[in-house]
Amino acid sequence: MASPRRSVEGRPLGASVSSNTSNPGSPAHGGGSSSRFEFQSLLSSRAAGVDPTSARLRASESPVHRRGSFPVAAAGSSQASPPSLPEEDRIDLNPSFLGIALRSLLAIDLWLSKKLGVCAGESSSWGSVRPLMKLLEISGHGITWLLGTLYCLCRSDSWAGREVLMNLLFALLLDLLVVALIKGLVRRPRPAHNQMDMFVTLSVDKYSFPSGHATRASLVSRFILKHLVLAIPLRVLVVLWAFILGLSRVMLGRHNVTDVAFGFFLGYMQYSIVDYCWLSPHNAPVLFILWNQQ
Ligand SMILES: CC(C)=CCC/C(C)=C/CC/C(C)=C/CC/C(C)=C/COP(=O)(O)O
Repeated sequence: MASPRRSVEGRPLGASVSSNTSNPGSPAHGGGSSSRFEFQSLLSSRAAGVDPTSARLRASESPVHRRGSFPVAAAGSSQASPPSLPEEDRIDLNPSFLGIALRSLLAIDLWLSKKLGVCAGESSSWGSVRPLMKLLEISGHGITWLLGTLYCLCRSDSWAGREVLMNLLFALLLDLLVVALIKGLVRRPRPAHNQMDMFVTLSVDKYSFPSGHATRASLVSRFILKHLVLAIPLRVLVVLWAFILGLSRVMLGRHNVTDVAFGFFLGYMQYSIVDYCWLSPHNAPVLFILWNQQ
């Protein structure tokens, strides 16, 4: 009979993450595909072809006992000796400080994200503000920004304006590419309480790390603050928009807090790349000549 996965202490794995046992597929529970992040070391055991359950259970054996059994085998005993543990298991049984810190951070992340997901559904505690959050979602959507930038580029009648908008377009496309690459590599599932009812998505958008809206919000707001001359209240509004957009991703249940925090960081760094590679009629004349012929 199948038994639940157990830790060395005998507690079901993931029990310390959340007391919610009603949803075994939820990330907070640590079950299903959502457990990918929480139990990366278990996955490394699997990758080595070792059953993680048995690897955990072997941990309850005394290391002295295990060490003692190997010389017997080396001496040519006819008794079957236990197979030596692969390197991955040894790492798993002696988690580093970094490993513990990372698991704790992820447990806090899942707990906080679930608590903040107050607009995840119409029946959630803040379900009535869900339409407003979805409006915010559209304000930070890739399509909105791409079409808006293209429109302004078509309407712009100055070289300086075209240069800024061309670079904004480049920044938005770079952001889409980088986020899609990272999402495809990390493949962190979206929170279990998310309803996948987003307006126009790419296939990688079934994954949540990092938040594309958060990267865009921080990239675009840094871009605007640098290249548009705005009065202080408007500058504050831009920063507020970025922050609330990020928060709304967690409130809608679309993301965990770490997806958004990393998204903000990534967007901020992406702006530095755009600034470094700034396109101008001097370094990319073809681009500007081509656009002018449109
Ligand atoms: C119009 C031009 C010049 C190019 C089109 C390029 C292109 C492939 C655009 C796709 C835009 C798109 C559908 C983006 C998805 C945005 C989205 C839903 C991100 C998910 O955000 P998250 O915060 O939930 O991670």
